[in-house]
Formats: sequence, C-alpha cells, structure tokens
Amino acid sequence: MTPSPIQMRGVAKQFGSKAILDNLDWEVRAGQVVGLLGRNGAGKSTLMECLLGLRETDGGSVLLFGEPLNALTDATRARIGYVPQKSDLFEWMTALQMLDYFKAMYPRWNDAKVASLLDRWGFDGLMRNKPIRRLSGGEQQRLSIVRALAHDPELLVLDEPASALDPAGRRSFLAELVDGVIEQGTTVVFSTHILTDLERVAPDVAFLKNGRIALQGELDTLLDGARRVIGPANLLGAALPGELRRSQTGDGSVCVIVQGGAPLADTPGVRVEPLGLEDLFIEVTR
Ligand SMILES: Nc1ncnc2c1ncn2[C@@H]1O[C@H](COP(=O)(O)OP(=O)(O)OP(=O)(O)O)[C@@H](O)[C@H]1O
Repeated sequence: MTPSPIQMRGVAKQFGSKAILDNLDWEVRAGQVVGLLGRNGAGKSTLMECLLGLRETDGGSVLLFGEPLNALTDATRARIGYVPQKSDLFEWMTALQMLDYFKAMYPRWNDAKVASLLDRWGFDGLMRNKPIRRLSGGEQQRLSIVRALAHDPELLVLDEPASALDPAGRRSFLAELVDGVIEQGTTVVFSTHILTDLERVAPDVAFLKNGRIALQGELDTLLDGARRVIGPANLLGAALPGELRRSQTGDGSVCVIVQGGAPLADTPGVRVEPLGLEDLFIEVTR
C-alpha cells in the first residue's frame, strides 16, 4: 500500500511554557484535500512548519510519504510544494531569477505551467524583471504560489495562500487550484479563514483546537449532521449522542452542539437547528 503523504504521531511543540501542539496525531491520505481550520493563534502555521520540517518539534514523529522527516530524501522533498503565510521569497532577486534558481533544484519543473501562470496572473515583462521586494504583497503571494506549483508537487501545503489576493486574484487562484491541481489527484492541506474559499476547494476539513485535531471529516457530512439543540436543563441534562459541547444561554436554557444526528428533534420544548460552516467553526473552536 502507498504510504500516506502525511502521518503525524504524538507531535508536541511548545513556545516557552505554552503548548501549541499537544500530542497531535494526524494523517492525510493520498489525494485528500483538507481545509485546516482553527482560531487565530491555534497553531495552524506551527503545525504546517513542523510537518514540513521547517520547525523542530519537541516530540513525536512525522512521516512524509512514509519517510521520517530527519531522513527525507531529495526525491521526496521534490514531491512537496509549500506556500508559507509570510513571503519567504528572495527579495533581492527578480521573479525570473528566483524561478530559475528553484528550477535548478527540481528535476521535474513545468516550464509551460510557469509561463501560463505568469501570463494569466499579470506578470508582464516589467514585473518579471524587477526585484521581488518591489512587488506588492498580493503580487509576491502570487509568485509564491507559482513557485510552489511549478514542479507539479504531489503534496501541496498552503498556509492562507489567498490572504493578500484581491477578489479577482482569489477567484483565479482557486480555479487553478481546483482545475490544475486537485483534478490531478494532488494531496492538499489548505489553511484559510475565508470559509467560502474552503467550501469551494476542500471536501474535507480538520479543526485544530488545544493543540490537537479536534474534529475531522467530510465537510458535507459534518454539516449534514451538525445541529444546535436548545431546551430546558431538565430535558437536556444528560449527554446527548454525538455531543461536541454544551453551554448555558442567557435565559437559562441549555445549548448543546451535536454531530451526527438530531437527538430529541420531536421533543416539545426542544428546538433543533442546522449549523452552517461558520457556526460549526465557532462552536467547535470555542
Ligand atoms: N517563534 C515563535 N515564538 C514564540 N511564540 C510563537 C512563535 N511562533 C508562533 N508563536 C505562537 O504560537 C501560537 C500559534 O501560532 P501560529 O502562527 O501557528 O497560529 P495560527 O493558527 O497559524 O494563527 P493565525 O490564524 O493567526 O495565522 C501563537 O500564540 C503564536 O503567538
């Protein structure tokens, strides 16, 4: 059996005394496209950096395509593409110089794709030939995406890749992601706070909370089964099947978030409501 592109077991990472990743287990299988969600500061960037070996972990193990991070072969490295949240481009180079530099490092470099993306994403002669530090934030982000896609990676890790793009740029990037990348069977991990983007590209979502993957599944299934159940404490005293969390509302009622059904749906005095992705995000990551 082909090993999964990402397998993390018991991964821990602390900054000072604060545990950011806490005994985290995570597996992303070949061809999966997973949206990674979590509140600001939940540790999404840290998780991506740790899984790519860009940041040392304090414990646990990471296998990429079955190889341990500390023994990753060049061939396996060449199967991975990454768009970081903050630009890590060589700012003193021009776009063309930087792409040439990376081309020399990858045995599989898709010149036609690079040319087509640069054309479509507005890189005219002037933009291709000026130092990257003089490109705008959105232009640098587009260039970073071109660099990550240029070697046709089999695993693509994207950390808020569209955060600096204008609506037209975002639409064009998402179209490329869906038609040019996901269609090819590429495994993708994609963090974003723009939930409409996520709904467009990611069939699966994973919620990072308290240093672990708190909930993961097919987006449609999670949304189909997610309900808010509200009623008096005497009817909702016991834990409900699929209960994720409960709280007290302002009027003293109990509000329970459940996953996987609609318990007590026909009970008088109990209200059962469906949840959208934004509601689910807020409830799961609260
Ligand atoms: N180098 C560092 N030193 C100390 N603390 C750090 C460092 N990098 C990140 N942190 C802290 O670790 C936590 C997780 O940060 P991280 O950037 O991984 O979160 P995130 O989920 O990606 O957030 P956002 O959604 O805002 O991008 C935050 O509290 C952050 O302040």
